[in-house]
Amino acid sequence: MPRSPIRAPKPTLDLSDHLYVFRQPVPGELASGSDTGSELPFPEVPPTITSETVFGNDRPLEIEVGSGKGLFLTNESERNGEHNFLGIEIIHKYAKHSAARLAKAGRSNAKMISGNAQPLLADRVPAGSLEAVHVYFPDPWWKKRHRKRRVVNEGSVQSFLTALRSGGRFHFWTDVLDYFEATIEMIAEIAPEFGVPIPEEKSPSSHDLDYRTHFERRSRQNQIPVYRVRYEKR
Ligand SMILES: C[S@@+](CC[C@H](N)C(=O)[O-])C[C@H]1O[C@@H](n2cnc3c(N)ncnc32)[C@H](O)[C@@H]1O
Repeated sequence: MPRSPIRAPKPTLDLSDHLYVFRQPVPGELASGSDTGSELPFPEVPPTITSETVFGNDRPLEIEVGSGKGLFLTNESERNGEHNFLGIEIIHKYAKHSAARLAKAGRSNAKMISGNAQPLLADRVPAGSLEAVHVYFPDPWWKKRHRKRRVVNEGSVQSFLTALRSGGRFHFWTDVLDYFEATIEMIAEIAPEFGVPIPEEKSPSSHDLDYRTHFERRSRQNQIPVYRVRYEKR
């Protein structure tokens, strides 16, 4: 199913408090739309990513990998004002769209990074520092030879595990059964510290944007089954 087009935010909207860029070359196919062109005013990602360096306080930090249009961050940062939320999105126009959503909603506890989440989580997030990692509806990369591009893979699972505090959560939802089963199997094998997957329930939705993410909304509205789990680091 193709993604619906998104509107670019008004150039007058100030995103400088809500958008960082991570200037690192990304693989060709993922990079479409990631050119930041002449938009140099956005700050660079700090060398170390913590609540202190990004938000200037010490509240628990939750990171979402692949935020798309930013529905999760917008809703969750309102529901849980005591935590900080940082979204990382590799396609620049989506990162900007999500940052615009957060700026318009006046969120001070949620920001975006435009860039590749994998090196950021592996290299810039201190061990044992995160409250949660969220990955919702990652790109499936159906072809076998492309599977190594999946954002939930052996390397990223190790990074999530290292970055999470003890008791910290990793949420993984997808509508691709093969991705779901392969991930559950892989985690059991390489990351026993995550224990067993804990099933998560869908929430009743009371209005059109009352879903965990846009892709959850799309799947539910099209009666496509969704597989939802959470892990808690031991
Ligand atoms: C299928 S979309 C799902 C978006 C959103 N999570 C949702 O559920 O509506 C997957 C998103 O992950 C992003 N993505 C893929 N690889 C990424 C990476 N290495 N770092 C950050 N974002 C990535 C894609 O650009 C895309 O926006």
